Amino acid sequence: MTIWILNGLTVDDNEANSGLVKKHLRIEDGKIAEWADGETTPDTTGALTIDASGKLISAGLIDMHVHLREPGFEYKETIASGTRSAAKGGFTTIAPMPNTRPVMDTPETIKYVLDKAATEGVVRVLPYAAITKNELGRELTDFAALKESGAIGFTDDGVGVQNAQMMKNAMALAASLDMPVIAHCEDDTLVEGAAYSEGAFVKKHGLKGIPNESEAIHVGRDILLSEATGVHYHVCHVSTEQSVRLIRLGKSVGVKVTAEVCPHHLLLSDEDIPNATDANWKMNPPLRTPRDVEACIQALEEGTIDIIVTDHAPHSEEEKAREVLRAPFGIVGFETAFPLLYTRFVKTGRWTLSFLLRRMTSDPARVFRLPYGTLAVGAPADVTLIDLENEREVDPATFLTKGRNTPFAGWKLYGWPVLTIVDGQVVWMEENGINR
Ligand SMILES: NC(=O)N[C@@H](CC(=O)O)C(=O)O
Ligand SMILES: [Zn+2]
Ligand SMILES: [Zn+2]
Repeated sequence: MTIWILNGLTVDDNEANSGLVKKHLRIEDGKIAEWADGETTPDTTGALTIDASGKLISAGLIDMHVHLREPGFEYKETIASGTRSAAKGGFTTIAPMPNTRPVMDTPETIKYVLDKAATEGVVRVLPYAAITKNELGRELTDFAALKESGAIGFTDDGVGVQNAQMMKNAMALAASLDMPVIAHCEDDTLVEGAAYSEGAFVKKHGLKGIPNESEAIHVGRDILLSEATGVHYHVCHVSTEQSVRLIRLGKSVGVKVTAEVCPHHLLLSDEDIPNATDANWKMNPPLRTPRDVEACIQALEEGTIDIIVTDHAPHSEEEKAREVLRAPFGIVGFETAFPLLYTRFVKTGRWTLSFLLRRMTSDPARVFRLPYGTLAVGAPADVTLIDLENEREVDPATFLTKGRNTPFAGWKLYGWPVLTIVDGQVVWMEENGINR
């Protein structure tokens, strides 16, 4: 099948200021086939044509840290609902975390997720497998078999691996299989009984706080273990200045460390939390101080942090309505990520559009060695069209995710994805919804 995307805007990489250039794009048999000058009129006989006037043509966005909740927590999200939400957010490749029930710690569970994604999903799904059985930190999973079944890396996301020897063994084994270890960095002994970060907010409310060291201690430990084992070590959801310093140091001495950051840790600090009762402001890691936020932004800008991920973490309304200490950590992310970052960093002039796009497309592809995130001729046709002109309000009632847990309701944003193509198939469009 042939698709012509006509009159779209593309980022001209030759222009430092990411000037937009009008182009037509031909997709043929699932591949990027041809770019035509915007002033020409291509022959579209027999092709499906899509009018992209005024819309940005981007490579499909890649999200290397998400929670799809299936198997086991289908009341929070399913592979069907989660991948639809991803498509609506402009994502064409997503990597779900293994903290499901059962935990994705066997080849059978990995295959279950891959089969479900193939039959019910609408975007590419690249699952991680657990480092330890049931994510309990006691016994390593069968890395070789999990790799063989299609897992792309190992992580106990949701909890930190508390035992250093366990982590070192995991890294040595992963290195021998040329697989990355992806770490949720959290020392359990430092975080008990707290929902928010140690900062102005907990002081004001007289609450116990989660200190920055609880994250950075693991980051430092694991960078040393990565140096010792040679593994590719990837740090989950970086949120503190201290972690940033350690990652910068690790990179400077040649350790194979990469890192990710979430939109909420770039946009919100603990001082934005409106009250101590609304659990939509509770996530792990917690919102830190304004100083940490600025450190994370700068780290992303200089390349100390490599990529942006959402950590899309849907929970039910009942769970999030609980008293804050008993409510689960996490917020949804797919359907607000790009508009949030575009509006707050590109529209304001701090970042170029091409910088933001790289951190959500080609950089994740580079870090995880994926053949996606590019619009080069011959590449798989994963494409997202984005409306840069129209302002719209975040309305959780319109989300395709089952989760409504977001602190961004009511925010007025630009940069809404309007059409998503995966492997040459239109999987979502603004007017018609999901196409499968
Ligand atoms: N980020 C969160 O606040 N929650 C995640 C777990 C995690 O990413 O650590 C979840 O699974 O709900
Ligand atoms: Zn985590
Ligand atoms: Zn997570």
